Amino acid sequence: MTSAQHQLTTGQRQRVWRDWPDLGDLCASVATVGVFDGFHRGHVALVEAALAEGRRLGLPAVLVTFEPHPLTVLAPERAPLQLLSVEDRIEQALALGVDGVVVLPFTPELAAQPAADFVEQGLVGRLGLRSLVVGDNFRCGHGGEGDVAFLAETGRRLGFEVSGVDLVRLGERTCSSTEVRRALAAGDVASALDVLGRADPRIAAMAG
Ligand SMILES: Cc1cc2nc3c(=O)[nH]c(=O)nc-3n(C[C@H](O)[C@H](O)[C@H](O)COP(=O)(O)O)c2cc1C
Ligand SMILES: Nc1ncnc2c1ncn2[C@@H]1O[C@H](COP(=O)(O)OP(=O)(O)OP(=O)(O)O)[C@@H](O)[C@H]1O
Repeated sequence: MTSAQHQLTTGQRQRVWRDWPDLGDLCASVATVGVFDGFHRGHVALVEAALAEGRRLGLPAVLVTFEPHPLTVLAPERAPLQLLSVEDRIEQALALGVDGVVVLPFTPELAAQPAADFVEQGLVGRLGLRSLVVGDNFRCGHGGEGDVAFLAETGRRLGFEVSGVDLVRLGERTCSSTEVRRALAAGDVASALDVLGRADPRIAAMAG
């Protein structure tokens, strides 16, 4: 289903911002943050948790993502195989029912921003953050200083809740974009699609 079709079927207006929303666009929200490459089972569960939190609080649920992948800026030699384009990631998020997607250009300036500023100026200042839903391994901010404990402390100071969601596992494996890439590189399409949780022919075609 395309995002336009999704809007027609839900009758709701979903928005996509290509940078922080303007002041006043969003007064209050629930947010989830990350790259979401592949939109694997763990990502889907996380977005569903954010949607449930949005319903609980009666607030829009917004997915914040980055383009390009942070590593292409921070360590280009370690930049990973991209499983989904940003347009496909937006499409997946809208199809799951998020109210908005914020695509932040990942620049050296953003990479240098301390976690406290990213949260205070961005998430709180521009999104009116009331509740943040991330995986329990999430980190943001310069040097990755903004882990779940840091975010929870910041939330107590600035007035938002933080949920560090248990990571979805598949047997011994934790679902991750890295795990999908590892299976593809090993030529194990079935395993890659298992972690992904859906049959995506374009990703299957990336197998080595
Ligand atoms: C403001 C900001 C600054 C960041 N600075 C760094 C950094 O200096 N080094 C780093 O490895 N990652 C940095 N990151 C990337 C994060 O560690 C992380 O990859 C990103 O928030 C996406 O989350 P995810 O990898 O869980 O999807 C930064 C992220 C943000 C939002
Ligand atoms: N298995 C999982 N279950 C639930 N949430 C997850 C899972 N894996 C990642 N997340 C969360 O999804 C968001 C996006 O994470 P990210 O894009 O870094 O995923 P990833 O699969 O861990 O990627 P990579 O393997 O490239 O580091 C973050 O909030 C992260 O904590």
